[in-house]
Amino acid sequence: MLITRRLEFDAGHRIPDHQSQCRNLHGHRYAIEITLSGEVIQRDGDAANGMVMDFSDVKALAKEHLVDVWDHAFLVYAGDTVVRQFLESLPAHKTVVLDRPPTAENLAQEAFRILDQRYRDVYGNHLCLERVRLFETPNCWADALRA
Ligand SMILES: Nc1nc2c(c(=O)[nH]1)N=C([C@H](O)[C@H](O)COP(=O)(O)OP(=O)(O)OP(=O)(O)O)CN2
Ligand SMILES: [Zn+2]
Repeated sequence: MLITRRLEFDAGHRIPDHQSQCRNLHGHRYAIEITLSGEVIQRDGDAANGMVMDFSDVKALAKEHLVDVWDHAFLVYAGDTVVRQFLESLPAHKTVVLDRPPTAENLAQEAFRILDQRYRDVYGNHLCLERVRLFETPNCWADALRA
């Protein structure tokens, strides 16, 4: 069985090597869809009975470890020295430094890496992160899949 939870957040970025608009500092209303696989828990009296994982628990983990970290942050490539130094000059600015340019592809991969460690099979139902879909705009997204 597959279940998916969607969350949204706002963040700024730029793609420094891009030859068009995306090299400018700008922001997106990102959306992330987290897809988990697992067996449906069959345990009468358990709060998770009939579920792969409670959607609210999926959300809570994603918020704690990813969404609240990236929300209203500027996502900057470590190699984008001029912007990184500018951001560092702003007192208490919320900045997330990434080891790759913040494209939808790289953000999806990074989100997968972060979240994969967080969805643990506590019910013995083989819970597993299968896919992170990261929407940069409603029309553009990238999928990071379990290899
Ligand atoms: N493969 C990728 N291509 C592009 C990425 C990316 O992450 N991966 N990112 C960008 C830009 O960041 C940009 O913000 C998206 O721009 P655009 O293609 O213009 O998307 P819009 O939805 O704003 O386009 P419309 O003109 O509204 O259709 C570029 N490419
Ligand atoms: Zn963009």
